[in-house]
Amino acid sequence: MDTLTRLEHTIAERRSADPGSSYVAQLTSRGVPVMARKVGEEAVETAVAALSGTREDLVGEAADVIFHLMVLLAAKGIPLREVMEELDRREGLSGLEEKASRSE
Ligand SMILES: N=c1c2ncn([C@@H]3O[C@H](COP(=O)(O)OP(=O)(O)OP(=O)(O)O)[C@@H](O)[C@H]3O)c2ncn1[C@@H]1O[C@H](COP(=O)(O)O)[C@@H](O)[C@H]1O
Repeated sequence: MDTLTRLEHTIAERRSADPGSSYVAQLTSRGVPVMARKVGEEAVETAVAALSGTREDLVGEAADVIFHLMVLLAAKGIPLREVMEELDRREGLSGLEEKASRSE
């Protein structure tokens, strides 16, 4: 099982845990608006790290944004698979665009 799939399973399990001992449960109890705000904050921190932080800062912030995005997707009932399928679809589209431009 890959890292993101494992994390998705952990998040699904921890959503119903005690908010006193689980950050995922705490976010779940605070609701989608807080999760959405966290995704926004972590995305901004990722951008700042890319512009003026160290490589280590950027890796840490990128992990934070992915984690908080996955908590938000879980709360909205969207499986990671659906996002991957959208990325796969775009990969297919970009292949078609490349092929079209090569044949011009
Ligand atoms: N990947 C993470 C992860 N990344 C960051 N964090 C927590 O996210 C919080 C973010 O800190 P911030 O400084 O941004 O937020 P804050 O200001 O402390 O709090 P807010 O009021 O803004 O929420 C910290 O408490 C981190 O511990 C995470 N907490 C959990 N996970 C994963 O989720 C799993 C389940 O965690 P629990 O639900 O805690 O069991 C863990 O095993 C990990 O794999």
